[in-house]
Amino acid sequence: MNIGLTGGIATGKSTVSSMLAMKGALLVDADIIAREVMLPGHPVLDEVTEHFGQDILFEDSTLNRKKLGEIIFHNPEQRTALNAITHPAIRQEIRERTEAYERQHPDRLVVADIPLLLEAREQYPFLEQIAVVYVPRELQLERLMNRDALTREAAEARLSSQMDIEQKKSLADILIDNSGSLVETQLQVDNLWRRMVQI
Ligand SMILES: CC(C)(COP(=O)(O)OP(=O)(O)OC[C@H]1O[C@@H](n2cnc3c(N)ncnc32)[C@H](O)[C@@H]1O)[C@@H](O)C(=O)NCCC(=O)NCCS
Ligand SMILES: Nc1ncnc2c1ncn2[C@@H]1O[C@H](COP(=O)(O)OP(=O)(O)OP(=O)(O)O)[C@@H](O)[C@H]1O
Repeated sequence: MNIGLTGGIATGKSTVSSMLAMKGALLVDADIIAREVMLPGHPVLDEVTEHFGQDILFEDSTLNRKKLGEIIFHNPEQRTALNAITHPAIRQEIRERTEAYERQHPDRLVVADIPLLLEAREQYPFLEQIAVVYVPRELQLERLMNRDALTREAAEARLSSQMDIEQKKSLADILIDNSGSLVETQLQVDNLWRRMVQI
């Protein structure tokens, strides 16, 4: 039993997945996997460096995330190139971890937190239902600017790199509105848990 959990950048996916984990869900986190494939020595990072040049690395061979982010959040072609290199490996790992958890724990809910899930839904046929964590765009921008200390321009660039949050909302099987207080979000998570796990 699984769900794919998505939303836009800073709409509250991590907040909601932590609440689900507290209830007993098993988590697969695409952002963590995305960081693993960018560690020194990983063939994905080698390929990324081949495409973008050694300038995106620090002297100790680790990735300068800020530098690569500045390139890809301002240039759709370079973003597509990065996605083409990184996404197949990330997706494969998400699938393997989700299926392994389901095999090992058939009675538990597995939650795969994937920011760009709806940008490529057809690549995730193994996910049974899609939950979208939603906040309106203006609140999304505000939370992103506050959390990451970004200028409005930098935050806008990140939002524009993803499918619009209203469109994601319209594609949801399960909608979690995170625009209210954390208590209100927790209540929705409690309801979702009851429906999914039928306790
Ligand atoms: C460009 C990178 C180095 C910037 O790193 P940084 O530490 O600034 O951001 P972080 O990794 O924490 O990502 C923050 C959020 O940005 C968004 N984001 C990241 N990559 C992309 C992308 N290619 N397209 C659109 N949005 C993206 C996601 O919502 C993600 O949750 C990094 O995001 C990266 O390696 N991206 C490529 C892999 C990827 O697509 N990851 C996200 C989905 S699994
Ligand atoms: N209901 C809420 N009320 C106020 N602040 C919130 C609420 N939910 C989340 N936040 C804050 O909004 C920010 C974004 O939340 P979170 O980090 O969970 O988003 P995310 O979708 O996981 O982000 P990313 O796409 O970058 O992984 C955080 O600073 C978090 O503390």
